[in-house]
Amino acid sequence: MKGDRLRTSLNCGISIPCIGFGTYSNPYDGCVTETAILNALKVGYRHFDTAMVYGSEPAVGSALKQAMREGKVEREETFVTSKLWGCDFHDPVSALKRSLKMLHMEYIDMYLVHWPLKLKPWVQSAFPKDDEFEAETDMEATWAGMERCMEIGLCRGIGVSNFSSKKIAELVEHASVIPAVNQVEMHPMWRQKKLREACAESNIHVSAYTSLGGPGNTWGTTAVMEHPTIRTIALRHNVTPAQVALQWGVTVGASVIVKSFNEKRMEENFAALNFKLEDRDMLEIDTIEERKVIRAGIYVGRATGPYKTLEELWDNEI
Ligand SMILES: NC(=O)C1=CN([C@@H]2O[C@H](COP(=O)(O)OP(=O)(O)OC[C@H]3O[C@@H](n4cnc5c(N)ncnc54)[C@H](OP(=O)(O)O)[C@@H]3O)[C@@H](O)[C@H]2O)C=CC1
Ligand SMILES: O=C1CO[C@H](CO)[C@@H](O)[C@@H]1O
Repeated sequence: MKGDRLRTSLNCGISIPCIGFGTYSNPYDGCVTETAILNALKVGYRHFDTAMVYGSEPAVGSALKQAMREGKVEREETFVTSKLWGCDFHDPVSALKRSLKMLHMEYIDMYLVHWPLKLKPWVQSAFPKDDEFEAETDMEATWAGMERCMEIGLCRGIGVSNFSSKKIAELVEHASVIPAVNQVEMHPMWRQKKLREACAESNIHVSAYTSLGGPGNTWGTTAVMEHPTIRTIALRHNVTPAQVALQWGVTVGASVIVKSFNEKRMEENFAALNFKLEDRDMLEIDTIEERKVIRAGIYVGRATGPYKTLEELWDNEI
């Protein structure tokens, strides 16, 4: 079985594969997801991105268990990321223990705070209702729980997701363990320069999601893949626009999470690691107008929530 071509070291002493396989799909089908993960393993993916709220932890766990049973992969070669949903901010240790049960695993590689948003303890949905948000998020207490997860060996690293540079700075100020990863939307049309610089200062690795702009998703856009600059660069290198977008993320030092349950497209995406972009390509991409895809309007302006506007949620980094 092929291994990862490229991994990057994290501040917690482990390495993360530069390309990760996204497992969020809506509507969710466990069998389809499990088959996709088994195919992804054959293609060479070793990093699987899941979350309690995706419902895909059992599919990730079963597929990896099957592949390990068949001797196709070793647990040590794989990298599993899962995420703490806002309903469990009061007790990350119990939440991760439940995730590990779903995954049939003793530990995961990376556990992330999914959003900087605390929810009422019963809210398991990715789309909370108006009155299901807590007004305050005590991130200091939640982060202490994340640190405990790592201390007792439930995960090898901890990090965050959807954190602005301001929220990163606030967290770092009181953290005993600096987050290893900040997983955020990033692609050639949303380049996150400021956030990348802030994360680099604290030695925090940036992992990109929606790294193709989410074409085919109801909330996504084909604008990245159809952008004339991306298409020109793709033609120049005899690769596809998706491969340009993914290689751009890797070239700026991020890891890229990409979802495709289609065998041909998952191969195409994985092969993005096989070519290099030149300085000229990178400079051209830097001139593309920016456009954020995931605006997360579902989390703002809610009756009980802390953020009334998108600007407040992202601290003006939108
Ligand atoms: N931390 C967070 O808050 C978030 C994390 N994520 C993570 O990132 C992953 C990916 O995010 P997502 O928003 O889906 O964005 P992507 O940019 O990965 O887009 C996925 C969509 O693009 C299609 N696609 C994939 N490859 C290609 C290709 N080569 N050519 C054309 N179309 C393609 C897929 O369809 P098909 O399957 O048919 O190929 C799917 O519809 C998620 O699964 C999740 O793990 C995502 C959002 C938020
Ligand atoms: O990870 C995620 C996948 O998509 C969901 C729906 O937009 C998001 O809520 C979530 O952040």
